Amino acid sequence: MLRVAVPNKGSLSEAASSMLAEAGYRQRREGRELVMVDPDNDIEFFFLRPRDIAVYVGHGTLDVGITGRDLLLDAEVEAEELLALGFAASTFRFAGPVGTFSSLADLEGKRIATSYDGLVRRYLGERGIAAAHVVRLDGAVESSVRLGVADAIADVVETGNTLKAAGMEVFGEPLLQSEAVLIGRPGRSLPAIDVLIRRLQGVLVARQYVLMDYDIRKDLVEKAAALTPGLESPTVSPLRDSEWVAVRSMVPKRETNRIMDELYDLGARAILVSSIHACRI
Ligand SMILES: Nc1ncnc2c1ncn2[C@@H]1O[C@H](COP(=O)(O)OP(=O)(O)OP(=O)(O)O)[C@@H](O)[C@H]1O
Ligand SMILES: O=P(O)(O)OC[C@H]1O[C@H](OP(=O)(O)OP(=O)(O)O)[C@H](O)[C@@H]1O
Ligand SMILES: [Mg+2]
Repeated sequence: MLRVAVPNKGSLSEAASSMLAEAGYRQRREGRELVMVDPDNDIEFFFLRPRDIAVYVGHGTLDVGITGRDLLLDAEVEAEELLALGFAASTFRFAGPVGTFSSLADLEGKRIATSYDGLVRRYLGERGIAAAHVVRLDGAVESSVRLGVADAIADVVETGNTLKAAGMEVFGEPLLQSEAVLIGRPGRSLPAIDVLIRRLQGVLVARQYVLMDYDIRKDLVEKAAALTPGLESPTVSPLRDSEWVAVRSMVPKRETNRIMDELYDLGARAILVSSIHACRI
């Protein structure tokens, strides 16, 4: 039975469970269970803190898990990213009181509060900032400067609202771009892991693409196909009117309206868009 770790609380929890449910796996309902068996898929789900998930997977106790890329890197364990899952996107950044810091070098000799001390120490070490002092806190690190335990912070930034409310601003380059990821042990391959990855990839594609159908005059089909190249090649079917053909193609969801406008201008008609419920690419 494949053993899979799923976030039990926090920013990743709901989105991770709904992605697994969309991929056809059974997920807990009221959110209290610690373990849940999905007998149809021969999988056991363990609901754990996202920070601990890298530890369990790195240890080999659990086969794969969903966590944040930032948490994986912070944990410094023997686990690697198998698939980026496209939700819980954030950046990880240094920040300080408005007007006090402008570059990484300004951190020399300063105290930096963070919940991600492994990640921050390594980042500073690799860039030769040797005299900074990392203060490990559990959360709400934005308050640490005002309360006098640090001079700057390193934290997850999503909208930037928390920083703004604390009178802080980011400086330097982002340490990393994070999102939810599926992680596993390096070199460990199991057929059930491949199935899980394919199913999750199917959900990603179904979320990111739509199906577009349209009719176009035969002589314009090459130009139209250039606008809708699809993943491999668009399907072109004959119509009863031999001057026209029907085209079907997958199109990135966020470009739907731009492509429809351009197709219409080209002469395409009866442009229909439908969502993809599930797929295997
Ligand atoms: N606005 C956000 N705040 C915190 N974490 C976020 C946010 N957006 C995405 N994430 C990601 O969620 C993961 C952190 O989840 P975790 O459950 O540990 O913390 P949390 O959502 O802050 O919950 P808690 O309330 O327990 O601190 C990280 O990978 C982080 O990048
Ligand atoms: O850029 P924003 O959209 O404001 O989001 C980022 C903030 O959200 C998280 O805090 P959380 O609410 O999880 O509290 P915590 O710091 O105690 O974990 C994170 O640690 C930042 O503080
Ligand atoms: Mg938090």
